[in-house]
Amino acid sequence: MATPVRLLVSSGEPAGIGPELTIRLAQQRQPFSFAVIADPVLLQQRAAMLNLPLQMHLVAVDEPWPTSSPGQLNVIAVPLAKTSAAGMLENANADYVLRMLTIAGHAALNHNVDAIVTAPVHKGVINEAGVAFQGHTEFFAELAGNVPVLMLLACEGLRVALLTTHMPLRAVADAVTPEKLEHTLRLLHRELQQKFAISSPRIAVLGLNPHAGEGGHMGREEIDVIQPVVARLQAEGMTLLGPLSADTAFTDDHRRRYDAVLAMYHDQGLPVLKTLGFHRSVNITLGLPFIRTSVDHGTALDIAARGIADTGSLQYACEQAVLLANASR
Ligand SMILES: NC(=O)C1=CN([C@@H]2O[C@H](COP(=O)(O)OP(=O)(O)OC[C@H]3O[C@@H](n4cnc5c(N)ncnc54)[C@H](O)[C@@H]3O)[C@@H](O)[C@H]2O)C=CC1
Ligand SMILES: NCC(=O)COP(=O)(O)O
Repeated sequence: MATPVRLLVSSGEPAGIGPELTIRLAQQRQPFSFAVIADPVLLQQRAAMLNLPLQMHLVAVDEPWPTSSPGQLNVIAVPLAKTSAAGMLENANADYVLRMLTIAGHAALNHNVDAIVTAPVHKGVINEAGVAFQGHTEFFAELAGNVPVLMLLACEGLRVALLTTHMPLRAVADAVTPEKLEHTLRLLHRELQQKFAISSPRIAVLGLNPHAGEGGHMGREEIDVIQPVVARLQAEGMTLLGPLSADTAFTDDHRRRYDAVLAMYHDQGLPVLKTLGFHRSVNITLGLPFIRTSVDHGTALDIAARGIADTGSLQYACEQAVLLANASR
């Protein structure tokens, strides 16, 4: 029998729903081996609040982990700086979150695990604590040696990649450059072939402006940047559609025509994906030298430790990490 895939799960912002989602992941027998990075005291407190059984085994990243039964959890212990109350952000714990991500990233780079899965972090509190932080995507890209990466979110029937990620809307138009677009399309094309076994990927490229610029009357990025890059790569043999008007690019009919869509910015693509598949979607960082998946939601401070957080996306992120890991074996 093949060895089960080994996943390392970071529990994310301690005041959010990440810790309880990892505890709930451990309530069922899973078809993969996993350990969670967290403060064990925090996990014990949240398990008690939710009335869930929890027996922890403290383990190390570079050693074998015991097989867990439901209610048992392998834990890589990292201490909080300050006790965390559910729903209450604490600047002092920003370093705890970053240490968990650093441990996860190094474990993946050192091949101690097959993949890493991240529960949500709060970008704002890390910045409030004085550390410039855009997101996991950018953090792991830097940790891996400043490699170019691409954020892709996927649910049944839709894959959305983002040309730009965590930046103010005001800066987006300037970031849509021919170099960035060409590089991103090549990366997406390659990763769809290699990670998703799609031999000739069909990629839809969205316009930036309403109606894809309306022939230049509502913005010129489509004419000056997007169309020339699309034409150049089409001439090389890539199957690219677009630039498409974003307002109709996600209709059922359109979605049947492509394997992935490249949105120009975060809120052009993600609201559609979350409407179609919230709690059943995964976030995958393409371009990294290791597999990293994540949930489709944030820290949900408003419902932390109330026992109502949906575990679907964390479960799906783990399952997708297993698929990607098996495909790369
Ligand atoms: N992968 C990550 O680390 C991500 C982190 N974030 C961060 O999360 C923080 C909060 O972001 P928001 O925009 O408020 O989004 P959010 O996803 O945390 O919350 C939006 C709404 O969805 C609900 N919700 C979220 N996850 C849920 C779940 N599993 N079950 C049931 N309801 C759920 C929340 O209760 C809230 O009403 C921000 O700092 C953001 O940067 C956001 C997205 C991804
Ligand atoms: N909305 C997706 C998101 O913010 C996830 O970002 P990251 O932390 O995975 O880079």
